Amino acid sequence: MQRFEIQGGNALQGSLEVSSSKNSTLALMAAAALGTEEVILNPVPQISDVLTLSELLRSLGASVRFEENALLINGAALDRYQPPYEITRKIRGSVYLAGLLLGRLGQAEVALPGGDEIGSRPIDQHIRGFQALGAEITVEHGMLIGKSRGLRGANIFINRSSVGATINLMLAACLASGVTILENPAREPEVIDTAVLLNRMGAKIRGAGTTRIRIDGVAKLSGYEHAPIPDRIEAGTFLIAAAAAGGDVWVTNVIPDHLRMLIAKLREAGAGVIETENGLRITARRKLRAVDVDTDVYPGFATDLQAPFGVLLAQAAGTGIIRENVFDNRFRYVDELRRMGAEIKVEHETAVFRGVERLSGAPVDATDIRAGVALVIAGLVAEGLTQVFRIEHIDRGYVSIEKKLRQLGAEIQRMPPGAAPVLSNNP
Ligand SMILES: CC(=O)N[C@H]1[C@@H](OP(=O)(O)OP(=O)(O)OC[C@H]2O[C@@H](n3ccc(=O)[nH]c3=O)[C@H](O)[C@@H]2O)O[C@H](CO)[C@@H](O)[C@@H]1O
Ligand SMILES: C=C(OP(=O)(O)O)C(=O)O
Repeated sequence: MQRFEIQGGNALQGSLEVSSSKNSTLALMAAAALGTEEVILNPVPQISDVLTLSELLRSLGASVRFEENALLINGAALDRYQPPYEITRKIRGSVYLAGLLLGRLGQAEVALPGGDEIGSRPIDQHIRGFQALGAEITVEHGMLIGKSRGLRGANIFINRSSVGATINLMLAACLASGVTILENPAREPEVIDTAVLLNRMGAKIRGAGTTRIRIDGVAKLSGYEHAPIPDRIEAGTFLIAAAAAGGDVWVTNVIPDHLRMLIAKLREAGAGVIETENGLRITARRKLRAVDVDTDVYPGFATDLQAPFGVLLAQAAGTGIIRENVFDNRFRYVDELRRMGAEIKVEHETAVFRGVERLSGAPVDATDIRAGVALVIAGLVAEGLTQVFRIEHIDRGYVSIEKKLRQLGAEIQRMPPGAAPVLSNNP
């Protein structure tokens, strides 16, 4: 198992470029394979989730290849509907194979998806939607099994705002006959990005990003070249890291509109955030104040930034509260932060952070992508050496995070399995 070693205490200075969005790219890859001509996604982040979904699309017969930072996908030869179980269950983005396969082949046998362990993650809204479109769906032996003799448009009310269900149903409905209306769809930027690509491929989707999406089915989808949106969660992670560690950082390739709630909270906590031509500049020169945060669907405070923000509160002046309203078990990083001296009480969906003077470095375990990156930030601000284990979780979503942080002056190294520490807690 690889690990990160981090010597805390350096303020962050300089600039760094955010990669394309992990969550958009995964949805766009499934959208691309729905067509019968080559689609180029450029640039894509070379993260393990993208490699895993590439392998899954190939297993279905699609052609998927990298050319530097571009990913070229052609779904013309896609003719299989049973992606390998063990690979499918590794990531969340594999859930889009169900929409892709039902839309293209009218048949899908797909393992229930995996992804971060952040609470129960049912897919009942996906299933209800596929059924409304005329598919017969059963769940057996850990698999979603779906069949249809041709999907047909339907009115679908999505009971719980879900990014995954909205995108999956858009994928399935593009090639269905007739009109599909999605009521109460998710409005996240990744939903809009997916609709933009699908429309460029010939789909007819209107209203993505609003409370009602209309999809007029078309007979086929063709090729296009598309640049996925920047990763708002990666951008937010670096902004929080700079705010927590102190310093002056310019984060480029960001759409500030995607981060309104975070920017407001960083300013409320005392950081300076300025919009520049191609990004955001953050300055934090003194200890930040504690603030309260409620996670919510977009444009609310993103649940994926909750754990990183928790680290900021763990060392802020005063007491801050986080209410996690999206997932039911997303405070698993708290135990690890306590090892580093944080004072946090968790009750149900609420965590109360009493800011301490300074965290102290310790060996800690990443339990998921964002918990992992939160511990990296904790290592940057803590006194002494922090070792973050199980960093394969972080690699699911961040491109060479250690290199980007080193560019800002952080002392962080990726260590091979079993390597002796090179940094130390003894001065
Ligand atoms: C690969 C990907 O894009 N992952 C993102 C996606 O996950 P994902 O698409 O899995 O998240 P959803 O938006 O679907 O989940 C939101 C909430 O709805 C619930 N729910 C969802 C579907 C369903 O059928 N039934 C149901 O009850 C979930 O348990 C959760 O409590 O959006 C989440 C919320 O912004 C992000 O944290 C993830 O990073
Ligand atoms: C929850 C996340 O990812 P996934 O849905 O892929 O598990 C995340 O990116 O924070």
